[in-house]
Amino acid sequence: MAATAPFFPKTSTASITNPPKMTSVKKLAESRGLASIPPVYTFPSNPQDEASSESEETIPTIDFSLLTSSDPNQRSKMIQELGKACQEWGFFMVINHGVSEVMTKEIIDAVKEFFDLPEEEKQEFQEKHVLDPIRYGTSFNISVDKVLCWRDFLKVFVHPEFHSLNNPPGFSDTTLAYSEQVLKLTRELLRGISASLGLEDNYIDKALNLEKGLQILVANFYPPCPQPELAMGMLPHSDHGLLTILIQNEIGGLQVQHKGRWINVNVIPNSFLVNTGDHIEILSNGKYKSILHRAVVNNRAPRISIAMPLGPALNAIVRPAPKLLDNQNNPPAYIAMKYKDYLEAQQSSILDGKSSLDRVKIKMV
Ligand SMILES: O=C(O)CCC(=O)C(=O)O
Ligand SMILES: [Fe+2]
Repeated sequence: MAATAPFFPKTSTASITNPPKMTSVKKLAESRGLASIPPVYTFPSNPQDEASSESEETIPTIDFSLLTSSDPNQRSKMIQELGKACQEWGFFMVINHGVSEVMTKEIIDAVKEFFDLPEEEKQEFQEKHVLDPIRYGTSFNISVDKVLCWRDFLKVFVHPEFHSLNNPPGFSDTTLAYSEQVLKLTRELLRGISASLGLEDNYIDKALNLEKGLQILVANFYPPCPQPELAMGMLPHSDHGLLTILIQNEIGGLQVQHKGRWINVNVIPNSFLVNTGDHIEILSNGKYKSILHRAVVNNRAPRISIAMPLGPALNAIVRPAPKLLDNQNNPPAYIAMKYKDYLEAQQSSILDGKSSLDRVKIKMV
């Protein structure tokens, strides 16, 4: 059987040299008397059509206190459940994670204060390259988006080097405290995932050099939208990293795809939502898939979500774990690639399902 490595295109520099000017959706939504959305935010077919409001299937829950329990039986039971959640869903809720409710509330408030700053103050971080450590913008990538998403964002690289903003006051301290706790939690979950794959507990941590892993604060702001049925907060996509940890204010809007259907996520209070990213799919050679998810908008209240993906170190080369491969029955299904190159290409492209991952898949001929 021969395998061909697909071509992974070089990033265009258009977004660096000549970025289009942005208008935040927050500003647009606050303009007086906005009764309908401009055509550039209107999707050709009703984007929310297929959502199923309730599912007879329940999203898995992982009890973090049991995963880290000193009782080996409890830990191995949770590792099994974690593996099952990764294989069947790619999405789960984490309870008893030890991060205080006060801290999650503080970070959501800090992010809200950032988006509430006057536009002139936020502009400093606008129109940046996708690998700049602090980036404020709207939609996903306005250099390439054909229809804009009803979403503003702030992305800050918080690890391995901690970057932050001086304004609003307290933003930096709150972000540092939260991201350190989430980093610990994510690395622990990845130990469990390594074990569930039959690898050493610290395999992922070591192979991908998570000591220098890239952790990003992705803050999303979705203002109320006068025609939510025509707009989209975030298009269906999978995340680039290994795992993403997500929290939100009291407003829902996240949907995940499960067995080909969109499922509204109803959050257990004080839990973290976790999804597997493209690099877990690559590392596990497709045993665990990255999950498609999207965000819908509403006409009632602003929604804030904070996603914190953790990926490999930027210069780490990711490939399927050799121990999981077998030339006859399980040959490598993805090419080896430097995380930085993957990230740059994914962030510079249109958000389109799992198209970035498809480009590193080996086509069997
Ligand atoms: O707002 C949400 O719930 C989803 C955010 C998300 O998928 C992302 O930031 O990658
Ligand atoms: Fe996402």
